[in-house]
Amino acid sequence: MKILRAKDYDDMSRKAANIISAQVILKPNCVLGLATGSTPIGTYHQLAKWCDKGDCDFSQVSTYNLDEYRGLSHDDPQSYHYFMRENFFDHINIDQANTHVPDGANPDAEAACSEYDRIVAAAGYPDLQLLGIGNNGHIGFNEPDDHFSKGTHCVDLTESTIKANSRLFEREEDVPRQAYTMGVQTIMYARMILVVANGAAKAQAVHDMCFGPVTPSCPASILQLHTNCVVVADEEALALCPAE
Ligand SMILES: O=P(O)(O)OC[C@H]1O[C@](O)(CO)[C@@H](O)[C@@H]1O
Repeated sequence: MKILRAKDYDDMSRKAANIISAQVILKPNCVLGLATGSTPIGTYHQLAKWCDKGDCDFSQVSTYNLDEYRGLSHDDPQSYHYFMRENFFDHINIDQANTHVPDGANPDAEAACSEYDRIVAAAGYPDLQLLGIGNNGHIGFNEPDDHFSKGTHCVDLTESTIKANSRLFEREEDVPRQAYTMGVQTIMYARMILVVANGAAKAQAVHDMCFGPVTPSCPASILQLHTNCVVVADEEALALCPAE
């Protein structure tokens, strides 16, 4: 695991965008695994700026998002479909047909999840997977558990995740209680993993991800076993980690 220390959120976002941009330059038809949440928004905006200037070309790129709330339509402003269009896809020269997010609008969880596994596998898995990390160490929506998950599946969100994500909803009751998420095994198939984290609320999770025991009670800790994982985090998120 390589840890890159960023001064602040903007620095973290630029460093992460540089790494993604290098991937796209080196392999113009690469497969990117993408994440939602507040953390990667600055990274997406930076990439969109470079794309606008002609410095980063997404025309041959395809993307696969990690997760989606179950029960929200693709046009629901709280859905991750909407989030991705709003924060990234509508601002870059990607072919929208090449963007993929689990189908939370499909109430048949088994069908929605197995179809998503099928298309991610058919794409050959991401060359680079971007990840945020939850305050409780979740990746995608893989919550702390007694085992590591495999493929895409339906999860019950924990109270802590519902609370953390309620900031984006009018009322806490509005936060969907379930989501479809890529499994930990699928995430580990990515050839490179890039984790972004900022803020003091992430400090414990970032410490446990990088230095704690590898355990499903902190799903992100499995990333210690990945051969090409880079963590870009700001000073606050790294506050509990050893200096070097
Ligand atoms: O970046 P945020 O908003 O702190 O979210 C962290 C993680 O939580 C999720 O939004 C899910 O709760 C993930 O998609 C994300 O990686």
